[in-house]
Amino acid sequence: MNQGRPFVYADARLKCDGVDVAELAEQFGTPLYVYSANQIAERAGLFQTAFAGVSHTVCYAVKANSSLAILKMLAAQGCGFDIVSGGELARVLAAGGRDVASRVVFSGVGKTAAEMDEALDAEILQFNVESEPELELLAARAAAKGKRARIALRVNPDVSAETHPYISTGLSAHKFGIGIKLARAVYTRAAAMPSIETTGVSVHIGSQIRQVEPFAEALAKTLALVAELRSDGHQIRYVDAGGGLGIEYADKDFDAAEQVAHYAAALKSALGSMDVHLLLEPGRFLVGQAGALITRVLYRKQNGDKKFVIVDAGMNDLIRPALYQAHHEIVPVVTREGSLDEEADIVGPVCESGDFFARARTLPVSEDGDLLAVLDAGAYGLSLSSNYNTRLRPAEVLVESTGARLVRRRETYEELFAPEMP
Ligand SMILES: Cc1ncc(COP(=O)(O)O)c(C=O)c1O
Ligand SMILES: N[C@@H](CCCC[NH3+])C(=O)O
Repeated sequence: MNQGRPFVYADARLKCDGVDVAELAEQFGTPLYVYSANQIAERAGLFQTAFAGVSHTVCYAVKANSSLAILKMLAAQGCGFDIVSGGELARVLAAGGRDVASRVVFSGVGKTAAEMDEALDAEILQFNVESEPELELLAARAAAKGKRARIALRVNPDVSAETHPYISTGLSAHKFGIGIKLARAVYTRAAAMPSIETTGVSVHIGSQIRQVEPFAEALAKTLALVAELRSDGHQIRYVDAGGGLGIEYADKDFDAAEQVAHYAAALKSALGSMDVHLLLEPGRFLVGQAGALITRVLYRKQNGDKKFVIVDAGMNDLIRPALYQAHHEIVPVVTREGSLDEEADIVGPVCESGDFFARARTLPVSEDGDLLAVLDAGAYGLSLSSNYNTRLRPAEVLVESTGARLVRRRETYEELFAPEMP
């Protein structure tokens, strides 16, 4: 049970980079997210090394895990950021300082005027514009500030990639981007806008994609457009290849270094000798396997033939199983010698039948009070969490070379009520 995960057993106890997970749960309570700083830095380093031969910037997709502590680490490692909201912009500036804005790209189909203003004020590297009305609004906001907005159009390449339908984005059936065939005409329009500078082209075909061919196909189509745009006189420098590189959630071997190398080789081969600055937007790949959600067994029960293990974390803390039927490995934090296996549903306390972490999963029989670790929960875990059922979201601990540190304390009830005016 490793596959490149930082969570390994020593003396029957789960450790994260040598730190005892059960002790963290005692100290900080559960549910608790625990992350390995080392693995995040290592994964970002793998990306940077794999693309070392080409001019590039790794712009971490903040939505995967927006912890300030993680953003700060990645900023210090030279990463830029892919943001999708004013809130994410505020986070990266808070974590990395104002200078980091020169490495920030802003994606998303629904940017508001206020968010555009914030990003224009911060002087981010580039807006990835997803529609003509958005382009018009951005041109107006930039003009009002006497600025020029650097833009890439996010093109929709109509490339199919095998992943869950909710997280596939590169087909014309999806809301994302501008159809690649229409893009050239939109660039011509954009270039005629005095407050717009056409500096790039971007593409992103979806998330949790394990094959590299669709990425290469999308990039090749994008580069063909870049050639046309250059011949039309646009000074295209940035090609944003998006994110989406998948990880292994099942209990199989996974060699992250090999996966990135394979991905980089495919993109480089599509790139050929073309002179561009490549932007890469990995999210999950950097943080997914670095994190686990630690939860405590509250009760066990049986309805008919079915056994349930009820834990103190719920779908509000980690929604991936409920939303995408996503598989997460679940393991005991402390193993018991000679314990038998049983088949059970691992479920949370939330009042929804969809509140499960695993169904009909074979696991060692647990007892009330035992700790379980839901693995590979570092991406789209806390960042996709909610306070549904007025539940306090988990605390977060970052395990660094100097030891474990609380990087987000548990919320309080008062904080949840604070914005309300009864
Ligand atoms: C524009 C964009 N870039 C990057 C990402 C990051 O994706 P992933 O976490 O799959 O790498 C996403 C999410 O799919 C995205 O929408
Ligand atoms: N939230 C999804 C990924 C979405 C990617 C967003 N662009 C997941 O947990 O797998």
